[in-house]
Amino acid sequence: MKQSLFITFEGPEGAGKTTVIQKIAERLAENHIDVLATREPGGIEIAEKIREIILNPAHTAMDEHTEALLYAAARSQHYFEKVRPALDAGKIVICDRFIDSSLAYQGYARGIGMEEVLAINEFAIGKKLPDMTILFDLLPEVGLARIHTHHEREVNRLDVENLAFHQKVREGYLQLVAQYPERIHVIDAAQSIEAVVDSVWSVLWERIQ
Ligand SMILES: Nc1ncnc2c1ncn2[C@@H]1O[C@H](COP(=O)(O)OP(=O)(O)OP(=O)(O)O)[C@@H](O)[C@H]1O
Ligand SMILES: Cc1cn([C@H]2C[C@H](O)[C@@H](COP(=O)(O)O)O2)c(=O)[nH]c1=O
Repeated sequence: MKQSLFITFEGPEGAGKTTVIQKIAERLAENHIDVLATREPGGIEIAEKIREIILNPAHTAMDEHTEALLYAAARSQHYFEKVRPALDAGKIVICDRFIDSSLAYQGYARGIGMEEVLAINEFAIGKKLPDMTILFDLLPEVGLARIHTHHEREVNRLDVENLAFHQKVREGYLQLVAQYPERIHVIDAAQSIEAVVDSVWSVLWERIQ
């Protein structure tokens, strides 16, 4: 039987998650490992539509509870439509963001409360946490500078929050590391892309073998 594994990548804006996931997925495939790379919010049609609503910079009136509920709704559909079936088929699933994003951004940085956000996510997907989480740790100003310098993706409604908000996101993530030390592995995302890929690979490969 193939070994399924649910791995999530977390971190602030511009930390390098998308870039590194692509390279890690290629390395896994080269090693004949059945891998599915996906993202949140999104990954399937319904969740991509919810993503457009949440991240549209014109939606300045969005209440933080609405925001938290929309992320949870997108997560529920994506998890049951795409992630769970791939895990049941024995694949390794790598997801760009998952529940820890909601806990850090909505629970901690928006101030709704991590317990409250956990509760709505348990309603959405049950008590499901990833098998392993890689946290790309980086000063928010460095990540924000990266996304403003390179223009491959549009700046979204969360990107334009002030620096204090992004600093709180980082604090929220670091609280989660203290809470889940077995699950969350911290990687220094200020290194070169190649060094980050190697660091992630060594943590991941140890777990897979
Ligand atoms: N280690 C790195 N050093 C310098 N630049 C990097 C590094 N990693 C990624 N970048 C660049 O920073 C930008 C953002 O990277 P990427 O989209 O992978 O980050 P991300 O974590 O997925 O961001 P977001 O969550 O905000 O979408 C890209 O232009 C990418 O080439
Ligand atoms: C899943 C999730 C995401 N967010 C935020 C984090 C980012 O600002 C955007 C997603 O953009 P990316 O370019 O795909 O990283 O959404 C959040 O606040 N809460 C969540 O649960």
